[in-house]
Amino acid sequence: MSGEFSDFTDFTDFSEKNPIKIAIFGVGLIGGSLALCFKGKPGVRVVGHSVNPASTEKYVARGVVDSATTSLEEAAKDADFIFLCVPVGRLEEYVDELSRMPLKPGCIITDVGSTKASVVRHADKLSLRGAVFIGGHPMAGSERSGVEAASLHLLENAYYVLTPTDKTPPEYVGKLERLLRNTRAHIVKTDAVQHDDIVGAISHLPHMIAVALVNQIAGYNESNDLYMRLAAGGFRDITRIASSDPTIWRDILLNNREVMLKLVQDWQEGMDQFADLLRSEDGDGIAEQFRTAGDFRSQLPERRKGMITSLYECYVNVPDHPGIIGKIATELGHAKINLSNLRIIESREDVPGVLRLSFHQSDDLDRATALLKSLNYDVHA
Ligand SMILES: NC(=O)c1ccc[n+]([C@@H]2O[C@H](COP(=O)([O-])OP(=O)(O)OC[C@H]3O[C@@H](n4cnc5c(N)ncnc54)[C@H](O)[C@@H]3O)[C@@H](O)[C@H]2O)c1
Ligand SMILES: O=C(O)C(=O)C[C@]1(C(=O)O)C=C[C@@H](O)C=C1
Repeated sequence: MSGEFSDFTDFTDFSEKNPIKIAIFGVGLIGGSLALCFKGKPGVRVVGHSVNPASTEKYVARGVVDSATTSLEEAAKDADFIFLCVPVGRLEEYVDELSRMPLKPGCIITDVGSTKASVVRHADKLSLRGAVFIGGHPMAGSERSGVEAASLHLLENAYYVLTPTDKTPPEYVGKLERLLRNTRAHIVKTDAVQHDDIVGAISHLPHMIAVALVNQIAGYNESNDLYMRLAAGGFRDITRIASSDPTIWRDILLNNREVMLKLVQDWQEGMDQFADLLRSEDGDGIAEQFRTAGDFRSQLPERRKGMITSLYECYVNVPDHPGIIGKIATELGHAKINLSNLRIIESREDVPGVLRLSFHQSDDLDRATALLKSLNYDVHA
């Protein structure tokens, strides 16, 4: 994505003397992960919103937000920042509702939706009465969903796209960027339409392909379950995202349907080309396809130099007990699981320590996760 990159060293724009309220609508995987990045910072109050009272209780019980409410007005009242973290299909109605409320002057409304053009266009047409809308999309996630899957580290070192328009006052963009430093993500700014073209290709198309592939194999498996039993690394690697949330992805694909239809056509042409190579027994042509793909893939940026270098990692919340790290390392050693690195991410008196375990092999990560879960450790990817 050709955009403008920013790097920061300073993390805060607020303090006890300059308190702020952050409202998060939809405290699921992404909303919950954002909430965890902000909660507990000096002068910050994080309020969660859900239409469902049981969900609001869960958000507070899990310690993801300071308080939670089912009232849209109460959550939005006096908020300095509002994050809309609901499915893409609901974003516009939330913006509509907010446009009818008395918001704090200078309030920044942003969203995390996986598509940007429609919500940005919609917000642009409304009068937000002193508030400003800035489209956003963190390029990190998981096939898991719900607040249970939220993690303080989800966005760390990921790219976080912002899509301000010509009309967005730059000082508001700067304010949002400064807040987002708390996620440790790297901001990239681009136009909303370009965002949808590119993210359609690198995120939405792979999800469609993974789902179609799994369903194709599931069809064969109906008459012979050896398909499922023999499915190993290759199938698992390319299909993890097929387990993503159906509602979230229904909304994304429908919202970006024009872009997707063109991409599906290109994909089919690519498959037809492969079929031609097979029909003509063109071994060189097939090998060339692999060479070209391998060359491009080897140039993909890792999740930024510095913090994350290993490909397979998990995080373990550990109580601050002496010897606990040695105990975990010993358990992995006994199970012959090769650990490439172990690092304490955070250790303060008021929060449990977080251990980051890195592995060179995905299989080691899977086995370590299963082992530590069976030993009742709180492990997340
Ligand atoms: N999953 C990912 O990898 C990922 C990554 C980046 C951005 N996003 C975007 O983030 C947003 C949230 O996705 P998520 O993965 O956190 O999903 P999630 O299911 O974990 O969370 C969605 C939240 O929205 C609430 N919600 C669901 N349906 C709702 C409705 N009809 N009305 C009001 N609230 C509703 C849920 O209670 C939940 O709190 C989506 O717009 C998605 O496109 C997802
Ligand atoms: O890693 C995953 O599981 C994801 O699906 C994350 C992913 C992606 O496709 O990269 C999915 C949707 C988002 O909008 C952004 C990121």
